[in-house]
Amino acid sequence: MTEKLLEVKNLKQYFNIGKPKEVRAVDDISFDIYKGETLGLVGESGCGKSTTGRTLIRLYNATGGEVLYDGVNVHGKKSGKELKEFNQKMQMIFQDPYASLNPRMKISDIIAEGIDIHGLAKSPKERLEKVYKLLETVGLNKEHANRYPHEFSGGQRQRIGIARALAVEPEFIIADEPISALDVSIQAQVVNLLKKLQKERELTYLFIAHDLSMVKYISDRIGVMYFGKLVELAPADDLYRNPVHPYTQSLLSAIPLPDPEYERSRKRKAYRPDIHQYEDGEDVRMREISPGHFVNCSEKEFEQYKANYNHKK
Ligand SMILES: Nc1ncnc2c1ncn2[C@@H]1O[C@H](COP(=O)(O)OP(=O)(O)OP(=O)(O)O)[C@@H](O)[C@H]1O
Repeated sequence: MTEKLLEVKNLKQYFNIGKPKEVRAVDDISFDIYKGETLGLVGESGCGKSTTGRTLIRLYNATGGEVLYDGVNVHGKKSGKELKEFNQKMQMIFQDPYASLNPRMKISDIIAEGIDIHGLAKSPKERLEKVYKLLETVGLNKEHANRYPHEFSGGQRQRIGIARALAVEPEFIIADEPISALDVSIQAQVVNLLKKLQKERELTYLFIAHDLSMVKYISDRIGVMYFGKLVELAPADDLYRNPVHPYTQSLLSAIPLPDPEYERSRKRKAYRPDIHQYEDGEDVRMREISPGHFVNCSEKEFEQYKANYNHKK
């Protein structure tokens, strides 16, 4: 995994600019996504994860910065044809599959929407065959094609959402909290399905989650967001073994452990942003503590983090 699919450079997404309610939902973040990998993006509700995803996929025009997809500026001027191509390459799966599936449409028409828009079937027969195949791919069957969303369970609806995204044969999928609304027992099934599809179709994922429990099983690397900023970015294993930023440590301490003995002794670590005490103009930025492991900090903090990091290793 060395080839970059996306390069996100100093991305900013502000809302209500200049008004009292201005929100800096995404505030100058940079990262890359490599072809075929899953980048997890975690952080508490409101930290800007969804806005990041939506800006990458052009649902919002960026306030600042740049997103390059295969070297092409996503937010740059494009012809209708180019825009359509982009829309086909990037797809999104949503948290609440019920809200994102039109209740009055049959499953076959929901799944085939993208096929129709992009003219991917030459006849109604081919269209239906594609729908059947997609239903099978996500673990459903062709009898489901004529039903409506309310006839399905949450897990099944999420499978339908996945089939709809796959219908246009995308390269990159943003999964925005795809399992948060599902029962824990179903969450693993959906994660496993996404992993299987990734392997078979060489997909690249941005997987958004609000905690660090499930994201571990799917992510190659994980980025942690806090208030519009990326505070840590690391290979998944390294992030779990050696979390550096105090906010990441706090998120990790919130994961319940299956072992009752450990669970009794688990201590939740609260994050206090005022511990940073940066001076005006202090150079606070992402610094690389070990290969591929970045933490947002000042030079002084970096020295402390490094001492601790090496000590733990
Ligand atoms: N269209 C919008 N207009 C104004 N403010 C917005 C808009 N969309 C998001 N925000 C604000 O931007 C911030 C980041 O929201 P965002 O939904 O990206 O966070 P999130 O981390 O994905 O949270 P959640 O997990 O709850 O979806 C929040 O303060 C939110 O209220």
